[in-house]
Amino acid sequence: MATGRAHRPATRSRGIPEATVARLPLYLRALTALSERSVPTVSSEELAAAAGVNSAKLRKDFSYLGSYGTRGVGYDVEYLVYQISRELGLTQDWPVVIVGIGNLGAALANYGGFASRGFRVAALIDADPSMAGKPVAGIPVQHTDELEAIIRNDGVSIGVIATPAGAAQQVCDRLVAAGVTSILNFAPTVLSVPDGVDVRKVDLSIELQILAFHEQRKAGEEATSGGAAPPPPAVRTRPADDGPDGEVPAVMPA
Ligand SMILES: NC(=O)c1ccc[n+]([C@@H]2O[C@H](COP(=O)([O-])OP(=O)(O)OC[C@H]3O[C@@H](n4cnc5c(N)ncnc54)[C@H](O)[C@@H]3O)[C@@H](O)[C@H]2O)c1
Repeated sequence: MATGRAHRPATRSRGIPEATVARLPLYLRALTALSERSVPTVSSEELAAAAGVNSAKLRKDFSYLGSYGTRGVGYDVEYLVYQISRELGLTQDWPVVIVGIGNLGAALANYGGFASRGFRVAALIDADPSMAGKPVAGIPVQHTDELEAIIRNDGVSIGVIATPAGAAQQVCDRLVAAGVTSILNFAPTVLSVPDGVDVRKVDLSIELQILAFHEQRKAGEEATSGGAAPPPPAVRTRPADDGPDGEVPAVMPA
């Protein structure tokens, strides 16, 4: 095992703050890049910069994992990759179904990043009978009539909804009734789910609206400064722990 780490025994049951959980994928992405370059250790400052997170926050986050690094050496890259992957549940295979195989569903099915992160696309499901059997990303599309059987047979716990908004709640209800307990919703609608079911919502148009707000504010600042001086850097005021550092997550709780 590589040197250069000091860690407490993992206490898997402790509560890790949601904001820390939201930053773990950012650390993992940065660490994976280091691992691919065979970098053995990394300082908290280097890793924080690579992940776009404040280094004090990173150290605090890692303390929840029981990982403290070694003074003068830093963190063991491979061990942290393992530790964060384990914490996120990525050391096991997660079969995922995608429902609604139109433009977006097909693009998601073709995205190679899921498999490399432990998410196996178990099935593609669509209500359009003419799509049944047609391969998308090498997987034949199955009709919604088979949704319940697919979920039970494959032990699927994560469902991705990429249907039109009007169909999303009904699809969600069927997924949940069949045993799905986590939903990633791309449809622009708010889903109701029973306790114990987690929903994350992705809405790129909301992200664009937030950027539009900042663009408008920057333009206003430029106008009031008469264009003579460059505008001051935008200061984002937000609670310290409401999401990954320095960015509003594109995936948000429903
Ligand atoms: N979150 C985002 O950032 C984002 C970006 C783009 C699109 N979207 C949303 O994603 C959804 C899909 O967009 P698209 O461009 O792929 O649409 P699309 O019309 O190309 O595809 C929708 C697919 O859903 C299928 N469908 C309809 N009802 C269904 C049902 N009850 N069960 C299963 N499948 C059903 C249709 O047959 C079709 O194949 C829309 O709600 C859209 O608004 C979200």
